[in-house]
Amino acid sequence: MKIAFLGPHASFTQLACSQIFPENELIPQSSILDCFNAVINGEVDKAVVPLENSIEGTVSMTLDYLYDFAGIHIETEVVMPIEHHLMIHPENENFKTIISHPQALAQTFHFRHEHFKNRETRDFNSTAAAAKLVSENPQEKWAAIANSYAAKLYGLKIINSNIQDFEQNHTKFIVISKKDHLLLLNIPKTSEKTSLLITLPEDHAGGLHQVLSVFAWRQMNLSKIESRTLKTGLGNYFFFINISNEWHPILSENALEELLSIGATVKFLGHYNEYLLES
Ligand SMILES: O=C(O)C(=O)C[C@]1(C(=O)O)C=C[C@@H](O)C=C1
Repeated sequence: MKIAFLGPHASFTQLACSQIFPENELIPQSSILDCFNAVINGEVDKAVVPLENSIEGTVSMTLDYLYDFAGIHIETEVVMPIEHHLMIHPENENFKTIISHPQALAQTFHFRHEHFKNRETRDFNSTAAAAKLVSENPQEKWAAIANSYAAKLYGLKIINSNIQDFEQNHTKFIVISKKDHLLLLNIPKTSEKTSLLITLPEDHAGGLHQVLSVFAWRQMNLSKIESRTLKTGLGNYFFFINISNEWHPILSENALEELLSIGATVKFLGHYNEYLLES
């Protein structure tokens, strides 16, 4: 089986991916979009992408592509602790620019503001891609924010450790594929959930209330609801909803039917387990 992940090697996504799929062929991609495309085009069987961080919130690109790509399902979700370090090329200790993935830069904002306020920052495709870039360009005055495995793999020197702004820093990653398949890992699950993407019926007072009541009176427990712009004009949104109950086929089928009958559109992303991984 071939598994795509947001690479290159030593990205956080790879650390999660290699714990989920220790025996499979892991194929690095340079963006989250490439991970989705690799699944849709059949180049790989599944892909692992980040979905949400406990400090910075949702990875918007992943949410957008879950909506945009027809036929994508979530097979499982894993949560992994995230520790960021500031690293430089050992032969060039001066740095003017800090490079990393936007999520990592955001998760370390207060650290950077306190210690390196005047250094400019540059967004890059992943933390590991930033570390690789610094390692390949010793002549540049660059530092990267990435994990300790990236520092080791790309020969960089860590100058500040554990620079995330909050001690508790976790990122959720999902396994996506074209199959509505439940992927079970060999460790105890932490929870079970169902994910849906919903657009409301035509704009009218109480539209969202009507949709939420479909779940409320069936005692389906919503653990997350997030709105995201549809990009068709200001004020137009889709909703990402997680239901935390166990899966009751009849109750759930009825709920989906009722949502359709009130004019909502519903995309079922999957019913799956959540697991906690090591860092
Ligand atoms: O840049 C990486 O190493 C990634 O795997 C991406 C990513 C993310 O998009 O959230 C994953 C975990 C951390 O939250 C920071 C960056």
